Order: sequence, then C-alpha cells, then structure tokens
Amino acid sequence: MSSPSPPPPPSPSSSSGTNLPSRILILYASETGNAQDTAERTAREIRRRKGRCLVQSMVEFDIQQLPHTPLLILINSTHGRGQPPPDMVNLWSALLRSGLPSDILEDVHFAIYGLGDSSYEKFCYAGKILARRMISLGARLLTAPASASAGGSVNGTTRADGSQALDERFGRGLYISGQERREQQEDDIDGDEFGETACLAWGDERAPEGLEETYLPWLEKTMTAMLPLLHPPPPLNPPPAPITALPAPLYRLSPVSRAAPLPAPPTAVERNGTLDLGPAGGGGGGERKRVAQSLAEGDDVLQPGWVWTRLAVNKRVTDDGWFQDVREICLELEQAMEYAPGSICSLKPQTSEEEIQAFLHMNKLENEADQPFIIQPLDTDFLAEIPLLTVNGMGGLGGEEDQEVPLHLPRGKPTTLRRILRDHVDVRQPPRKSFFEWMARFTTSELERERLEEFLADSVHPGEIQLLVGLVEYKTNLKIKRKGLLSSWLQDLPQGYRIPTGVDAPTLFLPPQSANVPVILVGPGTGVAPMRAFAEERIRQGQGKNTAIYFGCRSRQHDFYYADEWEAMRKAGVTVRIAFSRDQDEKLYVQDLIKEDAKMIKEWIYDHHGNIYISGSSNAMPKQVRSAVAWSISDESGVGDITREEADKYVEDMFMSGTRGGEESW
Ligand SMILES: Cc1cc2nc3c(=O)[nH]c(=O)nc-3n(C[C@H](O)[C@H](O)[C@H](O)COP(=O)(O)O)c2cc1C
Repeated sequence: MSSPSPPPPPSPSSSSGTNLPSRILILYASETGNAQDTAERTAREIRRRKGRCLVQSMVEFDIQQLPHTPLLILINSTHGRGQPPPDMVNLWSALLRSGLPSDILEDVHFAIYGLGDSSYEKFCYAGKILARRMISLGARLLTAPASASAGGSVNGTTRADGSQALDERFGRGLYISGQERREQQEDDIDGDEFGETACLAWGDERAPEGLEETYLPWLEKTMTAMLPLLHPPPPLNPPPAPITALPAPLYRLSPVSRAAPLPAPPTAVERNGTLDLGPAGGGGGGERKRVAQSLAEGDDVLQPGWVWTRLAVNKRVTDDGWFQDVREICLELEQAMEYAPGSICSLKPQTSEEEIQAFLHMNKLENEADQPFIIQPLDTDFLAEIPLLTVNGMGGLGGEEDQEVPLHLPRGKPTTLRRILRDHVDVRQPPRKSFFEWMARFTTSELERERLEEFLADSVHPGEIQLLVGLVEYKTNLKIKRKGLLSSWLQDLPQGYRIPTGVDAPTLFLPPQSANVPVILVGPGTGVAPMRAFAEERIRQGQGKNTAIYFGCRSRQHDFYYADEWEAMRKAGVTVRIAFSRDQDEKLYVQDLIKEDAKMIKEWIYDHHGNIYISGSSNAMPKQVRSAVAWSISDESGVGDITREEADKYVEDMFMSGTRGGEESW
C-alpha cells in the first residue's frame, strides 16, 4: 500500500506571528500504569534531546484546548473488550459529538502509540479508533522523516479568527449520534494503511520483545518528525545527553515542618478517630499540628472524586475446605455517592507494614520515612536551554505551566515516604524497563552500571558476540595435514582467555531499506550463524512473519546447530525450514525446501520484491539456491507467470545488483 503524503508542518504564521509550538503535549490514558510509564519515558526522551514537553493524563485535559494543541502525542491502552481506559472516556465522548466540523483539528499534528495485548480480540482498539477519529476531524498524523523545515508555526489566521467559534462547538451539549458511534466501533481498523513512516504504532505485550518491539522504532520516528516542528527547534549540536545521564528533576520534595518526625502514619482504622498524635514537641507548633491533622484525615490518600467508605462486612462465603477464599464485602459510604448497576468500583489497597519496613531497611531510609513533605512541581523551563516564547492561544503549552505531579501521587498535600509506599506505589509490581533505566542512572557501582546498561541495550545478546566456528582441516597437495590458524587456536583456548577482537560495519548483509520488505535467509552448515542473527534482529523489529530461514545440516543428531532455538523463532512468526540431508534415504537440501515453498517464494521475491541472503559453502549451493528460486517464480513451478528464462534473468539481476529490497512494502 502506498503511504499518504506527509502532512503540512505547522505553517509560518499569521500577522501576529505568535502561535508557535514551543512545547509538545503528551496525553496518556492508563489503567495499570503502562501507558503512563510510556508517556513519561517519551517525555524524558524529548527532554534529553532538549525539546520541551508536558505530560498530562487525558482525564485532566481541557478538551476545549485540543484544537489549539499543535504538537500532540497520544498514548493509551485498551481495556475491557476493546474499551478505552476510564481516563480516556471524557475525551473520547467529546470527540464523538455529532456535528463536529471535519476540520476542527486541522491545526493539530499528532503521533499515537497504543498499548494492548494481541491475545485479545480487539487488539489496541482504543488507540486505533482514537487515531481514526482524530484524522476524521482534520488532525494530521505525522510521518517521518519530517518534511517540515524547522521553526514553522501554526496558522495563526485560522486560530485568531476561529478559536472562539471552535471552543463553542466543542463546548456544546453532549450528543453522540448512534450512526456515528457505530461507524467508529465497526470500522475494521488496523492502521497499516498509514504507511511505515507514519508516527503510529501498536504495542503488544505478547510480542517476544514486549512493547519495546514497536515502541523504540515509533519513538525514533516521532522524535524525527516532531522535534523539528518545535519553535525554536532543539539544537542538533551539541548532541543529546547520554541515555543514562540523570535528567534534571521535575519535582521538589519540600519539607513542611522542621520539627521532629511525626509518629507512624495512621492506618485506615486509626483514621477513624482513635489516633494518638503524641506530644507536639520540637517547636513545630501549629504547623506541625496542621500537618498531623492533614495526615490523620488521609488528605494525601484520596484521589479527586473519591470518597471514604467503611468496611461493614467482610465474610468468607466459601467453605473452609474449598480451594478458594471468596469474600462478601460490604462498604458503607461516608458520603453520599450515586452509582448504578454495572458501575465500576475501585478500591485503593495498602502495602503491608512488613513490606514497607523491609523496603525502608534495605534502602537505609528508616530515618526519613516519617518526615512530612509536599511534592511540588519545579519550574521546568530550565530543562531545555532554549529561550521560551510567549505564545497565545496555546492552552498553556507556551511555558506558563510546569509538569504537574502525576495523579497517582498526593498533590499539594503533606505526605511522607512511608505513606507513599503504603498508599501510592506498588512495590510488588514486576519492574518495567524504565525502572532499570533509573537504576542505571543512580548506581554508584561501575560494575552494576555496566550490567544494567547491557540489560537495557537494544541488542538481542547485549554484551556478547556469538560465533559459530568450524575447525578448518585439510590436506595439502603433498598430502600433509594442515589446520586453519584461527579455528585450531580457538579450539584449545581456556575459558577467560583474553582475545583481541575487532568489529567492522556489515558490507554484505545489509538489511533491506524498509524493515517490512520480506526477507529469506538461507544458511546451510555454519552459514546459519549470521542468518540466525539476522532473524533475531527481524523479530526484534516486529518483522518475524516477514522472515523465512532455511537451515541445512546432515542430521538432527550430529550437527543440528541451535537446536533449542528454532521453536521459539517459529513462535515469533518466522518461517523456519530445516533440511536434514542424511536423515532419510533420499537426500534433502535447502534448495529442495525452497522449491516446496514455491508459492511463498514467488509472493515474497517476485510480487513483493523481497530480499534473499545466502551464507555458507561457496561451492554448488548458492547456484542451486538461485536455480530453485528461479524455478519457484517461473511458470515451471505452476505458480509464476514468467518463463524460466525470464525468471533466471530476474534472479541473476537480483544477485548481480545486490538489490536491497524493493521500495514497495506489503
Ligand atoms: C482486563 C483487561 C482487559 C484488556 N483488554 C484488552 C483488549 O481488549 N485489547 C487489547 O489490545 N489489550 C487489552 N488489554 C491489555 C492492556 O491494554 C495492556 O495490558 C496494556 O499494557 C495496559 O496498559 P495500562 O497499564 O496503561 O492500562 C487488557 C488488559 C486487561 C487487564
């Protein structure tokens, strides 16, 4: 499919010349934190490259500002059966209002990353419908590389003349037409038609490399497309800070009292009136009391819109001998609250005291654990060393807003480390990649840092070079036995021996120009080693299903290299074909398997201009592989439409020109 033409950049502006996008807005909607983590990671990358950005939950976003948001990154997950996370619902409902003009978002340039799990029927559906709706309202999906020249600005004339009218239209009463909703829901959206360069990607938790597989390429495209549109664009020189450099802080922990630490925080039961705050010592006086009161009230625990309930019934309803402990729970509301059958009730759990204590002890933080502080946003203007512009009509993206404290943490209320651990974070959560990134930034041990960096590295076998070396043995013309210098030397080396090693850039095995060009890898014998590396890289790029590998060996028992890896490769979508030449009466070689797969070979090589890579013996094998490919794409196989002669020429041209994958994609 062909890609759409790239959207125009935010254009040089109006007479006022003031509507220049100086910040990127990242909006996320997350249920269990992955999308939020991805949004924050994206923000760190923008800031590392000296761009400005603001991260906000969709639930907090003022929808009326959407048409005035020139540079937007959307990151959201999918829940339920293809539903948006609750935090996206308001924005989504507003976007579905009937009668919205089809150009209402024409000034918005956006990138989108959806998170999901392909084992669900509606994979990343919330992200897909969001992308589709944004486009249908005139928003422009960015493509990389940006065709924009740096320093563009948004069409101020449109905004200056039309912003109020747009606000009114967005502010009108909520009415979603059934037809419109159906169209949104029933559309079969996969997003592929936007082309490979579009800044749109769907993250799959099931993928072998998890979300990383699509996130990293998407991030790179989005950075390339969006950063030059900032005004002024981030400087290319000096280069961005190293990925493991500690970024500037976004928040300050301001102590609220210099007095002695408060007693241990109240539990939910204590909060109900039995808490003894102890003597107000240390001269903290009124302030200390006020803080203690706030903590006792649990001000820092309740999220906006939440209420306190009291546990009235907690009864086991399964028999003692039954394998599962099921509870009937009744909560009494302390404040009136409306709900209907089908409403979703969320409860905020607490980390156990033992776990908190273990955490504090391990990190030597026991002395600080009960010191009250307030988390405050820092002035983030210093994050990018770029002069800030005064921007009109930018919905707070011009620099007047700092990065707000994330919603899951207490905002503007006194809290303590112990309470953060108890009420606001999940110390049992398996660590995400970003956690290791932070560890690498904070560790003071060189060895630990090296290990973490290897772990984070973007390569399949970080910190290793894997080789498959066959011992070279031969007889000279005078029948004298000889061994190859390197291979025989390696044979007897003890583990731990230091070897001078060099690495040069690839010259023969160049990847196709676009990752989604199909690739066929043929590697009999030890020739399989580079093909295995190639296949692993293709899987990492999310192109497993566009990759086939043909491996040939003598027998399953004697020389079946990487025997325990092929199944995993198959599971990652790769077509793995193995020819054991001596395991049956009739000899079977890679070229025979290629012929068996004539239909696929013809589609990949002839119809979709795929690449073939061959490695291994330089004797008859490469020629026989070429011949098998030509046969497969010709009318001789019954699959192709061209004559054998034409097919031979086609394949010969491929090999002579060393063509690296056609421009066309699937
Ligand atoms: C109850 C539940 C339902 C889900 N439903 C879907 C779904 O319909 N489609 C999908 O692609 N992913 C689905 N997922 C996977 C999530 O989108 C995925 O775990 C994502 O990383 C969560 O991101 P978040 O932590 O930001 O909410 C579901 C996950 C859960 C726990």
